[in-house]
Amino acid sequence: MNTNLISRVDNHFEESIATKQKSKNVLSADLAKAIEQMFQCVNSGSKILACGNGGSAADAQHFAAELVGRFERERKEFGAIALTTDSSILTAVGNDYGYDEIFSKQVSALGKPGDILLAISTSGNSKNVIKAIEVAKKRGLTVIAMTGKDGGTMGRLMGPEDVHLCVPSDRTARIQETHLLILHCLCDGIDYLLLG
Ligand SMILES: O=C(CO)[C@@H](O)[C@H](O)[C@H](O)[C@H](O)COP(=O)(O)O
Ligand SMILES: [Zn+2]
Repeated sequence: MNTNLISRVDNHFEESIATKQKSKNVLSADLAKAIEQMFQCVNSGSKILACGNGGSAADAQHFAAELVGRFERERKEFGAIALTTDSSILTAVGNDYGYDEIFSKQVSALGKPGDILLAISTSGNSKNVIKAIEVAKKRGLTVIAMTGKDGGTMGRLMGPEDVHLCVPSDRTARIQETHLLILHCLCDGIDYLLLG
């Protein structure tokens, strides 16, 4: 048995549990606000656009799948689009305008007042996500931002109508793990407001 490996694994579990405990203490109230905003948005026929890079791109897709399909209970379909999935759009916009515009162009094309942009970045500093937020604000979308560390530039762009869920950790993996928990809280809260 490799005890070094076992102790590394144990450390990951312990750190992850501690990050989630800390997050519960600081994020619950803002999460409830985000749930209410998202429910109001999708239940009135508007939609959520979600974006992020790498692991956060996977999170954006995971969340959209649970809104369009289902989370734990049967319910009507809700509108959500991950802006990370259309390889033709991503390569055309990336090639012609630059990688920083791959999400903002889609927000310009698809975003309408009443929609929500779910912007996911562990550092809060990914330029393409920041540009998406800037365009979303110009077009009258509300922004729900999921970040970590010090919230980065994204944190500084948030207005009073927006919700900033900043995971209290400096480690990308821990932030991502907590982001997934946050996404499931959002799905559960939306289902609860609809179904009780
Ligand atoms: O999943 C991981 C690391 O755990 C990576 O794929 C990570 O998401 C990528 O490096 C991203 O580009 C990081 O961007 P961000 O979270 O700072 O916006
Ligand atoms: Zn990862």
